[in-house]
Amino acid sequence: MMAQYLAIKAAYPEGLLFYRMGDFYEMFFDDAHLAARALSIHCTTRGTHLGEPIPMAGVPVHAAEEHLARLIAQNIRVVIAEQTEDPAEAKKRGAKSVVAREVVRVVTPGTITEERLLDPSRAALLVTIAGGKGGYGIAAADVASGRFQLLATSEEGLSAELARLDPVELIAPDGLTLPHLPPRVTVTRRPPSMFRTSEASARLAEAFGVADLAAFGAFSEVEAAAGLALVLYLQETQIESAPPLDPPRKDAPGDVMVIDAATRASLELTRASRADGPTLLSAIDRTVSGIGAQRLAERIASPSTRVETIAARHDAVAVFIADPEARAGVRRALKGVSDAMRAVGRLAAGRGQPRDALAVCRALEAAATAAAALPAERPALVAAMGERLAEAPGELGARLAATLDERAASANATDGYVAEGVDAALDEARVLQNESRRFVAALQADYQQATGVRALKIKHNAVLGWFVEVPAGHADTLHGIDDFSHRQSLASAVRFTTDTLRDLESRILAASDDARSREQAIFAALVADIVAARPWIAAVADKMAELDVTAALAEIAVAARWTRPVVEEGLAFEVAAGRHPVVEAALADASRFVPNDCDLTPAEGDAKARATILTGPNMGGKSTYLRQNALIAILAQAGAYVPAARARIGVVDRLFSRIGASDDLAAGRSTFMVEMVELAAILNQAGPGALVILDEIGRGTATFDGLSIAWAALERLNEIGCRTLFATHYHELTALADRRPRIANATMRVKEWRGDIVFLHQVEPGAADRSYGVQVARLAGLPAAVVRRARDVLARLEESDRGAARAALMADLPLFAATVAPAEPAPATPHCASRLVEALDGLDPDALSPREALEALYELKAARAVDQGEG
Ligand SMILES: Nc1ncnc2c1ncn2[C@@H]1O[C@H](COP(=O)(O)OP(=O)(O)OP(=O)(O)O)[C@@H](O)[C@H]1O
Repeated sequence: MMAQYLAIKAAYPEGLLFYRMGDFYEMFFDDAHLAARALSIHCTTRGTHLGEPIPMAGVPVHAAEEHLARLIAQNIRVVIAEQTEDPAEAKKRGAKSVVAREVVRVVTPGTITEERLLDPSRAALLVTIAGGKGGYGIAAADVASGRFQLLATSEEGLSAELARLDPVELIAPDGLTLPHLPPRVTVTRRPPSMFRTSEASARLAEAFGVADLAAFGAFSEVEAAAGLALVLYLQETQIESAPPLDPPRKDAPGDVMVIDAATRASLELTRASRADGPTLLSAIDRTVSGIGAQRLAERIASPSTRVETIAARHDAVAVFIADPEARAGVRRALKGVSDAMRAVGRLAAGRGQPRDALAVCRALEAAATAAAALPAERPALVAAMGERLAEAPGELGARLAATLDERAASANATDGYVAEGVDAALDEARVLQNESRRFVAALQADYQQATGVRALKIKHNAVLGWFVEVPAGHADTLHGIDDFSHRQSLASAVRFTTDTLRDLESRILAASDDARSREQAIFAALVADIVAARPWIAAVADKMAELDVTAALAEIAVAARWTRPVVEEGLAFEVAAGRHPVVEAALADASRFVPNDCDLTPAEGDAKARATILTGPNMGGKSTYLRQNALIAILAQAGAYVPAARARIGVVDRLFSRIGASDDLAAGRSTFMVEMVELAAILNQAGPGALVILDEIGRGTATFDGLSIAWAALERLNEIGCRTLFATHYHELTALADRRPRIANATMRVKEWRGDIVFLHQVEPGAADRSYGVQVARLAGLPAAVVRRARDVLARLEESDRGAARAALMADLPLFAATVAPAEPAPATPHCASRLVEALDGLDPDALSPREALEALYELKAARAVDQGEG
């Protein structure tokens, strides 16, 4: 057996091997230790290997799912080896022969299909990447439900796409450098040969049974390669029983707002920075089903950039706001509806249970109920939902409802799940089962009478089957009767059997075997029908998800007093009395939130949008204001209403937001370095259609360095002409507003009252002259002596401040555009710098520590300065 175990382990070295032994999955050697730690189970030993005891741990098969869930949560993949023959068969080959076993499945985070292991309100995407520097292909599949999409992206877009998809498992070629990913993503490496582009398209077409992949859309080579790699990985891990995938769908990149990873993180769109913190999604989610919640998460993660799509979604929300009865009816119908496509996936993969078929049935019924509850007024999207949903429950739904009994709802139902009246032979077998049971009762009474033993009972257990039991004291009476033959003596009772009982037993067994196999045949036929109807069920489920989201957005719009935004082409950005949806929801009394306006729309006759520099005290509400405007843009383009009295927004094609800075020491980058890398990305990528939100850029270094960087960055953004909000504590920056027509100053109002400050959270035109940092520090509970001392120091500094002189100097700076042409020409090859570059070329970048790299960079800068005669 150990030889077999080791052979399987050698074939599947990655992951924990669940080796089936009877009613247990057992783990040996290192796996046993790993399992014991990961599952808090006991590790013992069993037998010896090369003279050493073999460590062993085990989990019962019936509790396997629960253990799988815990292992998957710890990013541990599990290889499942099952017994593939009856142990009796193996015995026939000889007393010592080993039962045949085979790996039937490898369970990984991106390939699970079990209801209990999946979060109902999140897609669990498996993502593969192919290609390289020239461009990447990405394939993404929600394996449980079979949704499958392909897309292409550039090298710089890779990180943003991965952040948008937010996969649970990523398959990448060995050696490919990946962007920074959150630790919750499991990264699996495979040899580059699995991602080859040659013939990928033809092989992928073959996997989907078409002659040409073009049947599903126009895909590039790298997209096909990523798609094929995903299919191959599924084959590798799911062996024979891979759940079906939809044909690949092209995800058009131009249709969604580009939001990079850092922006998503700083705005906490769908993931909070604190484990239990609120997100935009959690604050606004009023969906009533898992599929609706998944769809809303997608909408928030990928806001549209198509004006017509957005308007159609707003139209749909509008009718549900206007018709509260329809809204309530639809929500009642969809409440708690199961994820039909995941159920279909399990059924198709041969892992389904009667409850999955029942889930499909209930979902189809819910679709029909929802269709009936739709409002009378139907704009295009609602009409499309209505048409599709009205096809449900359809012939399939009716058949499922007529065939399945309520008992199918229980987990692991093995019998009794087919309703009465469906199949005559099944009903007959059940009658026989029932009659036989009644017959047992009658026989017991007969035997009691014939023997005179009132305590005589007819009982059943798994070992003996049916038997007659009498208290030990009465055993002799029965020994005397011919018909009763002895089976077993216990301390207090003696057990017998009779010919009549044996005969009865075989009839009961035959009847229940018969009933069970009839039920299985009926279930198999249902499964085949469901799988055949998969595309139709997918279309119905899609509309249900859409409907749930639409009604939910109407619900939150009413509850939180949101209004319909106007989303149009162009660069407008006009928000009247905007609010922050998450901060407002967190306030005990939502009316305490102070609404604020924002206007970045280009001035009359100007082609470029405007920027606002926001100054004001700490805790004044600057970050809240910046974020709320970004969130309003996201909500509007996701098709939602917005927390504002009015909003008019020209489509935002890219959103950048940097709020504060965090370090990434693990990747060898200090706080300031991270901030600068991110600022570089913004300045290089932002175009006129972008919305840029910058909060305290440059604060992580010496004041003058930070101020200079902030100044230059703001000038650059103003040249690009993108809509910009810039919060800062560098009051000198406000001088820019006087010199640039497209820059305005705004400040957060505060009142000073007996040496304390009162935050009014109100944005008003103008610039703040101070930050009230010391007052805020006092409010935070800094020791009084330290506060007093800080006041002294501040007073001294302010006395000697040459702030006014500095501002005058800065006002004298030549304009940015005049000093630096937008496309900066490369400096003439500097002699000294080029020598240094040559020297750097000889270094192995992989062996370089981040510190050494930074030092080398500074050397390079210095050398260039020498070349340019500056040093
Ligand atoms: N418009 C508002 N109405 C009511 N409360 C607000 C509003 N804006 C902000 N607040 C409250 O003030 C707190 C501080 O706001 P915020 O973090 O935006 O200040 P800040 O000016 O960015 O501070 P710092 O400069 O210290 O980073 C928030 O947590 C929130 O509770």
